[in-house]
Amino acid sequence: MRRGYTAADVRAAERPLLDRGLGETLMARAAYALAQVCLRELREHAGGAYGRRAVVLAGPGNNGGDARIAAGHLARAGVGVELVDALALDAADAPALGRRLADAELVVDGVFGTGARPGLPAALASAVAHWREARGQREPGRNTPAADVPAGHRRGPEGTARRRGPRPGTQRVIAVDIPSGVDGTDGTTRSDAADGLPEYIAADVTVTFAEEKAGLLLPPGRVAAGRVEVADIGVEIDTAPDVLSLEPADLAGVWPTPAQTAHKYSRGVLGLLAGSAEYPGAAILTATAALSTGVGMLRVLTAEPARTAVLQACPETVPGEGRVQAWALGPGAPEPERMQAIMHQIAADAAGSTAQDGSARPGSRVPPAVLDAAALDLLDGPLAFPAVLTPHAGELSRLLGRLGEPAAREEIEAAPVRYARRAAELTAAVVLLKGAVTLVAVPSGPVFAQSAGTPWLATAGSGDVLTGIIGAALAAGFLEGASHEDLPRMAELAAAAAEIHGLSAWHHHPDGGSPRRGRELRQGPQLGHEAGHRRPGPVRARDLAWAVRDTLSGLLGA
Ligand SMILES: NC(=O)C1=CN([C@@H]2O[C@H](COP(=O)(O)OP(=O)(O)OC[C@H]3O[C@@H](n4cnc5c(N)ncnc54)[C@H](OP(=O)(O)O)[C@@H]3O)[C@@H](O)[C@H]2O)[C@@H](O)CC1
Ligand SMILES: Nc1ncnc2c1ncn2[C@@H]1O[C@H](COP(=O)(O)OP(=O)(O)O)[C@@H](O)[C@H]1O
Ligand SMILES: [K+]
Repeated sequence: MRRGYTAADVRAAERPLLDRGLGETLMARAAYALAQVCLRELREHAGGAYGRRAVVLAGPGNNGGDARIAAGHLARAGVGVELVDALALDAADAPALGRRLADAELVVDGVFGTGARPGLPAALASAVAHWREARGQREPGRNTPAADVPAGHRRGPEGTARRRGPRPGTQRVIAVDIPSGVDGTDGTTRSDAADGLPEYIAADVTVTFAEEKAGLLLPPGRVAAGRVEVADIGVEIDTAPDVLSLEPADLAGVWPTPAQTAHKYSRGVLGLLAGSAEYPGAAILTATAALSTGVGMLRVLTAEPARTAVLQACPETVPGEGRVQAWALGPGAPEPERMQAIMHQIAADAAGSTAQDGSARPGSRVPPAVLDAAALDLLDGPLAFPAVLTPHAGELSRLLGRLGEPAAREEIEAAPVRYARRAAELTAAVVLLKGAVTLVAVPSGPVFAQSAGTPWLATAGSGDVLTGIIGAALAAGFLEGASHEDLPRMAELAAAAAEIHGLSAWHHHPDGGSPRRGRELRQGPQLGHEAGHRRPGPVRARDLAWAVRDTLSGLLGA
């Protein structure tokens, strides 16, 4: 499990040490750990440290302090270091700095840390844009004009100012504590950039101190950070984390598995209302995914002709009504009246208002529901029963509008965690906001952020598969029903489902190759630049629904 803490919590944990005069000691530890990672990365990716070139971008605060001290360690190891005062940069110097950045084997980003406002100053952003462009254009071994290397800018041994740039793919960008431009607490960056300039410095590796900052787990900070390494500098944080990320190795401990003596009813029955005459495929995908997830029984309430289509594709399904332990409603535009009726019934059962004699009964535990797609369009206030909502940003935009707090899709994409949290408060439900990083928020408590997926998952029908996995998990996880007190556990299951969904895209290859299993699967893919080299290829939602079974078998050691 990865745990991310707010910048305020990290600062509060550092405070007593700073009050004891240990600020310099902490910075020295941070800088030493940073330098060790830089040297290791140079050895692994540039064939060594001596004689390699580094540009160290240092800002005005303690983040810059860490970088400056680390620059000294690198120089002593024989790295040719150019230390750049990142805020003293003149706009006219941006193109030349951009080329020098492109020519370095190592770039250390110590501009801003957790004390910063998101975004980059214009001159620096311009240099980063030139750097990106030069990096993209570089051919192997292309000479860099000597004029690009200003005299007197380099420290370190004589002769380290070699004029060849690094081989493509060998440059390493190391962020100090957090990629500059990214907010440490919510992972956002400046969203008003009309100039099209980069808003942050994307890293291959982020060396973060004490604990992970929440912004490293949240989009877009999570993508900007690359691989995160935590350096222990002797600061203990005893507050609760703000953001959690389940890792593949955590899933076996979280996922409900059948008891030795289980029978199909005691394993959990899922009631599915999905699909319509226009969209029968959505019902097939959701049903297939729920069955691949190992549901005890799947009851399909869908009307003809989609019902027959589901039965033909999934002969295990049982048509018609009956007792269920969880509901999955909404994919493929099923009849709104039917969805409303089911939701009203669950709400009435939850309120305990259905006693035969009309007397009030205390609230009851009821089957929890996952509400997707068309079911989301029926919501306009707090839910009276425990539910997981699974909007993408467009659906969340519509939902927030109906809840009286309109937000455009772009606003949600720029600050997804804020809107996911707000929607959870307004609906009294778990809100799973789909995207490259999927967020799972509860009305109060930590947010889960999961990113096992690949951009290939963004294909029609992929969300229907996720609904099926979540539905099956709720059925197995809440055999005795659920109440609003169970929302945190429902969120954990939804986050686990998102991780399983993402992992399933990785191991299903178009050549029908064998699925990734065991240890490799449990380690999971890495999001960030490195992941870009090992994308799994196109995903079909139908294959994804099938692959879930292999993913779970691998994870649970079956
Ligand atoms: N505390 C500890 O014990 C330890 C902390 N450590 C390290 O300290 C880091 C936090 O350091 P920090 O608090 O000094 O803040 P930091 O992120 O360097 O930046 C603040 C400066 O940037 C400026 N500025 C901000 N945004 C800006 C913008 N958009 N555009 C332009 N300027 C902007 C801002 O100016 P101002 O807002 O005052 O105008 C201020 O001068 C932390 O991430 C870790 O690396 C380690 O050494 C271990 C021990
Ligand atoms: N860039 C991306 N990287 C990884 N996963 C993604 C990306 N974009 C979308 N996804 C995932 O793909 C799925 C798409 O779901 P959704 O938009 O509901 O599709 P549909 O409704 O067509 O089934 C979600 O699980 C989402 O998290
Ligand atoms: K930084």
